[in-house]
Amino acid sequence: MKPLAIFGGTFDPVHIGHLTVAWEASELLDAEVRLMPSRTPPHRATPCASAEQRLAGLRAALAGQSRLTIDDREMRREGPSYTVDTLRELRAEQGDRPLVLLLGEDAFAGLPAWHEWRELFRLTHIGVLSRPGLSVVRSEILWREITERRVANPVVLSHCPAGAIVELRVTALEVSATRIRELLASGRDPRYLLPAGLFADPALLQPYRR
Ligand SMILES: Nc1ncnc2c1ncn2[C@@H]1O[C@H](COP(=O)(O)OP(=O)(O)OP(=O)(O)O)[C@@H](O)[C@H]1O
Ligand SMILES: O=C(O)c1ccc[n+]([C@@H]2O[C@H](COP(=O)([O-])O)[C@@H](O)[C@H]2O)c1
Repeated sequence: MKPLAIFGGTFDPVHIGHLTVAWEASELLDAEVRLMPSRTPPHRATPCASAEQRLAGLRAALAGQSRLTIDDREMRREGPSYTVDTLRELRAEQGDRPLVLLLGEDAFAGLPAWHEWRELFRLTHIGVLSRPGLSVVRSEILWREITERRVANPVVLSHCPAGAIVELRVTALEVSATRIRELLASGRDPRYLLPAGLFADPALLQPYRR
């Protein structure tokens, strides 16, 4: 069965780094990929744009293609958007279908601080997306999980529902939403760091302009 891969994020705003790595992950894993905006992302300050504005940005960014879709379930849930809750829902819906949680290297390094983090391995595989420009330190506790669970070939993930970690070598793009917010706030125009759809409606970038 084709795996279902989930790429969660704050998407404040969505940028070409997100879209490129999500697209390449769908190719490398031969998976359906859903982008999942987080209403209340745990472990970070309140986003600059509202949840609805960030979701509207994602919709505009993904218009005109059908490989990447949006799963908006976290938008409809109150309280912190814990990934373990989302994966429990998905597991109940999807039965034994392989699930893959896609995380950039930086997000993966923070995993041991996540809510019920060990439970995640029972519910899903993890695909770690290479990301340049950030100094990422993996704790010993995380290395232990990696050593036990690492598989080299992404195709192996389609043979069982959960529990493996695979590193996905995707095109390195040193783009972050932080940098884009800085550029917009200082009156610059990061035209080619953002998907064209975000320029179609001036309201989509308004939250970031000063
Ligand atoms: N350029 C990139 N390459 C690989 N992964 C990325 C890239 N940008 C974001 N990600 C991953 O996308 C997911 C969602 O990230 P998020 O929405 O926080 O974007 P961000 O650019 O890291 O934002 P911010 O700068 O506000 O922290 C995370 O797993 C993150 O590691
Ligand atoms: O469940 C958690 O405890 C948890 C802690 C930190 C981050 N996450 C999720 O990780 C994804 C990336 O987070 P962020 O902050 O880099 O956008 C996003 O889907 C968050 O909801 C989840």
